[in-house]
Amino acid sequence: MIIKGKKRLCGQIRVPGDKSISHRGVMIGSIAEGETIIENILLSEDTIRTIECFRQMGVNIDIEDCRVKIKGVGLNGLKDPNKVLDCGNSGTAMRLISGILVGQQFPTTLIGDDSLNKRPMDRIIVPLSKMGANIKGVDYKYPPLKILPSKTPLESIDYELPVASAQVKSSILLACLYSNGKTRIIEKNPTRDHTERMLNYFGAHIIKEKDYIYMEPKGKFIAKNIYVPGDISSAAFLIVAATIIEGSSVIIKDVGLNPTRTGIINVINDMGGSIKIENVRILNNETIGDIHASYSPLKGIEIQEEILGTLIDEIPIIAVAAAFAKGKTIIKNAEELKYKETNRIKAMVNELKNMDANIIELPDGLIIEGKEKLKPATLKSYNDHRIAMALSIAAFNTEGESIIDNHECVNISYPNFYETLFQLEH
Ligand SMILES: O=C(O)C1=C[C@@H](OP(=O)(O)O)[C@@H](O)[C@H](O)C1
Ligand SMILES: C=C(OP(=O)(O)O)C(=O)O
Repeated sequence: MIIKGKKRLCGQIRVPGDKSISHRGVMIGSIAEGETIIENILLSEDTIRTIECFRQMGVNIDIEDCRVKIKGVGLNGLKDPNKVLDCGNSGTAMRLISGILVGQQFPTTLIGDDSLNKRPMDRIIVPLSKMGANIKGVDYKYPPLKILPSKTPLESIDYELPVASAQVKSSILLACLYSNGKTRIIEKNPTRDHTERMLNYFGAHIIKEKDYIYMEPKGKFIAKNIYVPGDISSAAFLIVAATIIEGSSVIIKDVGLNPTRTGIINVINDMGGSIKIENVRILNNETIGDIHASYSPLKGIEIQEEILGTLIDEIPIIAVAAAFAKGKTIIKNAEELKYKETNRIKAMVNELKNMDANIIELPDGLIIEGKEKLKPATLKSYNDHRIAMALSIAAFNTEGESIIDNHECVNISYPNFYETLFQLEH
């Protein structure tokens, strides 16, 4: 992909449906009783993997544009897929589906691509095994995962999350549907709570009190319709682009504003960015609204550990904002970035350095001293969608032509990213 800087971005757009909510809608709709219609679902490489996994287990899922109709089979209605389930590049698919599979009476194997095969699965193997599940990975840690039927029901657990991870929390909550009692999860720093919200919306009873999440199993779920808000993690690229490119002003309609996801808005505001939120309302237990971001000079800040879980996927694009801000931005305690589709700390350091940014790699984060200008360059995406999009925005704010390799990886979460970006150019 050739990116030619530097034009202002103006206009009103939508971003595709939220990836986390789309995955969960398919999973929970599949094990509910009755028909779930999901509107504005994200149809990207990751979410299509989840749809295909449930189709293979006998769930009838019809896709028409961005609307899917799921004939839920109930908690115990999934069928033996008789072949491996392929999660592709998606950590969310593998970790959350495992939570459902440990409660089934048939064996399954979950596989992934080269990137997913390097991502740690012991973080779900440990708690699910404590619940009595029979789940094994390569070297106790990596995909493929082999799951065998275990004694039913599973045991409820009391578990403190060793890492801030919504995927681990969600995997345990989904397994809890197949357990015998009240599970308590201790979560010290908040992470996205879409699973809790959606399970409650479908009739479960999950309570959050301070750092504790309590859940009891539920006999059955009744299907519900869902409208998926726009993905704030996709909107983040355009928010930062509008903020750093002089003369820009972009309105993004109907974006998910769940408070466990809005860390990016707080950070850009704290950096001095101009972001207005309008038209806020609640839809199927999730907050949704419009975001208006305009050009405003930014200053560096220190990002606190407590909020990292609310912006974990936005750190690559925050690094880009910081590279153009006045002063120093410090991000620490973000080791989790090493276990995503690629090591996102290293990837951003290497490529922003290539553009002449002042950036230092820490074992668990980054220090960036902003500059007025960066230079165009030939950049590596590491086949990671968030890195490709973050670097594309950095390149957009330079004078000249940059090249991003393997830009097609944006199809993992935001298939029409480049069309939208070019549509906003003025
Ligand atoms: O639960 C989810 O939908 C997600 C949780 C996060 O992962 P972790 O739970 O590994 O932090 C995030 O990085 C990922 O893009 C989506
Ligand atoms: C880390 C991500 O997704 P996943 O963990 O589902 O692969 C992401 O979308 O940035």
